[in-house]
Order: sequence, then structure tokens, then C-alpha cells
Amino acid sequence: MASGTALIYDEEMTSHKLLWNDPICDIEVPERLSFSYEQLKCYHLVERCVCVPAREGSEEEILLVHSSEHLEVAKSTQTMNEEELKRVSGNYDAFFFHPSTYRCARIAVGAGLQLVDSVMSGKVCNGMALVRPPGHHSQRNAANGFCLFNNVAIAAEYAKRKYGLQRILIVDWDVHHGQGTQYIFEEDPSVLYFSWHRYEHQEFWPSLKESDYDAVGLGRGKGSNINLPWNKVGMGNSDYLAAFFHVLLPVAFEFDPELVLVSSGYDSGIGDPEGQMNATPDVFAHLTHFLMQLANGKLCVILEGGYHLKSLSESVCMTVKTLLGDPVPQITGEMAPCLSAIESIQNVRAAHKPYWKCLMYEDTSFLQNLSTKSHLLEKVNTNPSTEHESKITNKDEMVKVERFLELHMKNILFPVPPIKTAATIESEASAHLLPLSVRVVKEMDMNEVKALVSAFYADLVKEDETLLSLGSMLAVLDKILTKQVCNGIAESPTASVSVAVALRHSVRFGFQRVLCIFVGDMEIIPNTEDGRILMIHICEKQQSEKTNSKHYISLNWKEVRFTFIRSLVYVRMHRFEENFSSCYFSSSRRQSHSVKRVRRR
Ligand SMILES: CC(O)(O)CCCCCNCCCN
Ligand SMILES: [Zn+2]
Repeated sequence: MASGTALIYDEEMTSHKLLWNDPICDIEVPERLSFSYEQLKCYHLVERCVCVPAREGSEEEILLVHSSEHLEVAKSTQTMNEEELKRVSGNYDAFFFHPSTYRCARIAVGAGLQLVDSVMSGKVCNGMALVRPPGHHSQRNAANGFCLFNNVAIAAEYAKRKYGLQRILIVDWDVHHGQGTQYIFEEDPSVLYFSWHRYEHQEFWPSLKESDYDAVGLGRGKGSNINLPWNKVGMGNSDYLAAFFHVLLPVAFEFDPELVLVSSGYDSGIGDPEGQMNATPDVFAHLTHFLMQLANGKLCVILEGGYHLKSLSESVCMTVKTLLGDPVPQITGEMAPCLSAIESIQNVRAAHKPYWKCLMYEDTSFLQNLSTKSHLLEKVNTNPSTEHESKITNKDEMVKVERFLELHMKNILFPVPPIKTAATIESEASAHLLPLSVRVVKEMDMNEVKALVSAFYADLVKEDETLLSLGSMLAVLDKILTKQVCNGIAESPTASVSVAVALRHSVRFGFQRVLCIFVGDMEIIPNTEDGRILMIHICEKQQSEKTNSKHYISLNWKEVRFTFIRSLVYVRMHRFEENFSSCYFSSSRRQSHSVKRVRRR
């Protein structure tokens, strides 16, 4: 398995710039690249990457996707004066030429191809190319939306031909629909294109009917084009994660790509004037991390949009940090997706039901009685994530976002409590084997355990033998409940009793919502009646007849995939205001595990 992360950046691409007044294009500035690169240096991330030089894409490589007419027009602009540049630019929707644009665009193409070669040759495992002008709006015969050549589409076509790839996934998390990429591959089943984008029922640019969820691909390509339209602004981390859990990841795992390319636009992040969304930079660490599980980690991230310099550069850093293998930060904030996001997710799942096994049991009956463009949601649904973050409209709002990001990123990078793990161990001798971040805790004193059990848990603990094992669990749990560590691990020969005691202990300690995932057979099903415990039980045989609580879900582990559990957990979880920690219990004898996440008061 290859290792290492490539970073491709060439200052030459900062020479393309707008020479005249154009309020539509004036956000696509050279500083987008230099600011991001500086931030990467500031976090010492550049030095950890394998710096791969960019190169000019050849005319032949550009012709893999574009017409020769388009290439000739682009080439001819190199010697034009400002007036001619302005005239030619006017032939396109939202595009501007500079005398250096053609050269910059060729370098942007070449950077993407260098990245593909570095990954496919095994020189690195993954990487990122910081390029401009961007690419995903440009089409076979036209520039469009700041894009001249479609960098990612050319990279996909190049990878197919040079490496004989049969399945390439393109994930486009830019806030605009990459219609250029869609047009290029919509009849090609070997390229699965996924895009989410601000849409607002076709109100938002480029305002195309074919950007909606029912554009599933054409002919043999049916099912290989997935559009997830956001019909409201203010979408946040929970909406993006739900889109991955319920749309992209199930299909991507089924597609099983040999290479993953990302049209990585960060205008879907908080503070961006175009996107007006609320997702914070750390969400891109999670999105990147999920995609690293595909294609044996062969992941090429190529920059598209992103116009709030601070938000853009922090998101770029979160992406590269994750590509390098750093742990992803704790998810914070709203956990449940908003109604509008759920509607879009359901619509696109229904549209793709005929093409993907993971969707074949989808219940699409809702489509009959719910207009698919339900404006009912406009009235009732104020997206919760817009409440706490203002919409970015003008300069002082931009500064407000800067301030928010300063504080937010500090919490992300230096969380409290630090990611520390508590563990109890059999012998002091093995203590030195544990990594420094693990805090060894002494088992709880047996008299203390007895007093606790007789007072509150006598109905759960039948044999004295169990008392012994409770000591280590309670010691670890106490460190978590009192915020001294973030998570912990304890071993127990009687996992289900330990879990039952731990759950009741956590609720007694004042937690309002506790999630428990228990793998294996469970002698006693803990009481979830008070609604403060959500129990997900993965077991051999359904045990739901033992309890009819809606907070107890039992799944047969033969059918369940992790992504499904993750999405189930997210869908069922309510609002969590603060961080929550987790304990991990395992029984050495029966290997039945349970992971419990406790929420802070
Ligand atoms: C790479 C990218 O997707 O970020 C480019 C976005 C272009 C936005 C053009 N807006 C035009 C608005 C016209 N009323
Ligand atoms: Zn964009």
C-alpha cells in the first residue's frame, strides 16, 4: 500500500486575474491560491507532503475532453489586448480571460494529471492540487463559471486511458453544480459523478433543470449521475454528513471505484458569499476521511471554488491534514439534518432506486402524495443551522465569520478535554506499552463498588463475580463523566451487566441522552424506557420481542454494514449541544462489544 500525500502548487497560476470591473467574476482572485498555500505552510503541512511539480497539460490531453475549436479560441487569447479579451469573455457565462489565462489553465490541467500519475504509480497514496482557473463548469466547447478547461474531467479521461480504469468516482462538493462534468460523463457508466449544489428549486445559478435530482444519467450512463440539490441555504455539517451516509457512501461502496477524484470546491463552507452555507472547515476532514476508505485510498483532490479566503484556507488545511492521516476532529453542533435536506436526500434516493442494490428496498410511496418540489417546507422549515450563524451578506459579516473561524478552529485543533483515553490494566508492567495519550486509571475500590451497587444497581448485579469487573468500568466511566478524558476502554467478562450499570450510572449522573451500541448477545436488555437511552443492538438473532421501546433497535449483524449503522445513528440522534465521549467495553470471553457514547449535561 502506497503512503504519502502529494501537494501540487505553482505560483504561476496566480497570474490569471480580472482586468476590468465585473461584480460576478471579481471573487475569483489569485489570493485564493496564495492564501491557501500560506495557511498550509503556517500549519506545517507543506513540509509533511511530497511536493510534486505541476506541468502544462498538453494540447492532446486537453482534447481528451474539449473540442479543437475551444482549444483554439483559448490559445488565441494570449496575444489579445484588454478590449479583445473583454469581447471574447463576453461570449461565455461568467468567465474572464487574461493574457496569462491560457497558460494558467494548461498548468491547472497538468497539475491534475501529475496528481493522477503520482497516485496511480504508487509514488504517493493520495494528494491535493491547488489550481486555478477551476474546471467543473467548463464544457466540451465552452468556458463557463470561471472555468476554461475541465481539470477533473480531463484527469478522469486521462486515468481511464493511461491506466485502463473501468470505474472512477468523481465527488463534487463545490456548492455549484458542475454541469460541465455532468455533460461530459452523463452517458458514461465508467465514471460515477456525484454533486451536491445550492439549487433553491432552480433559482440559483446556473439555474438548470438538469441540475435537479432526477438527472440520473443518459442511456448506458443511467444511474451514474447523482445530483443532490440543496433547496435552502444554511446547510450545515449534519446535512453534509447525512448526504454522505444516505446517498453517496452506500452507492460509492457498491460502485467500488478504482480511483476517486474530488472536485473540491470550498464555497460550500461557512462564510462563502456564493454558497451561504454553514458547514465548518472540519467537516471536510470527515468527508475526506470517508473517501479515503474507497479505491484503496487512491484519492486525488483538485481545487474548484471557494471565495472566503479564511474559510477556504482552513478547509484546504483540514483536507490536507486528513489526507496525511491525522485523526479527524470531533464533530460538534447540530446532529440531525434539516427537513429540506431530508427531502432532497429522499428524492435522490428514490430517483436512483432502479440503479443501485443498496436502494432497491427504498420506499418511494412518499413521492406519490408529496409534491417533489414541496414548497410546504418553505413555510414550516427554518433550517436550524441558519439560526446560529448569520447569512454572509457584506464586509462586516465576513469579518464576523473570520472571528468565528478563529475561535472554532482553535477548539477543533486543541479540543478540551484533549483526546485522551482512560484504561485500566491488569499489571503495572504493561503500563509502559500504552501510548502517552492513554491515561491509566486504578480500578474503583471494591467497598465503594459494593456501596454503589447495593444502593442503586442491586437489581442488575446478581453475582459477586460481576462486582469485580465493575470496578474497572466505573473507574473509566468516572474519568469520562467528569471530563478528565474524552473516551475510555475497559474489559468486562459480563459486558451486558457492565453496560446496564454504566447506562444507569450515566443517566443518574445527569446525562439526558446516552447512545449505546452493543454487539453480541445480551443477557439482559437494559431499560430504555425513560427515553434517555438509545440502544442499538447488533446481534445474531432479533431480540426486539423482549422490549417494544422505540429506543431499542436490534439489527441482525449478518446484514448490517458500518455505513448503515453510522447513518442510522445519525438519523435517530436528536440535538446534541456539546461534545460527547465514548466508552468501549469488550468482553474477552465472548467478544461481545458495546460502545456507549455519553452526552455532557
Ligand atoms: C468553481 C465555481 O463553481 O466555484 C465557479 C462558480 C461560478 C459562479 C458564477 N456565478 C454567476 C452568477 C450569475 N448571476
Ligand atoms: Zn463553486
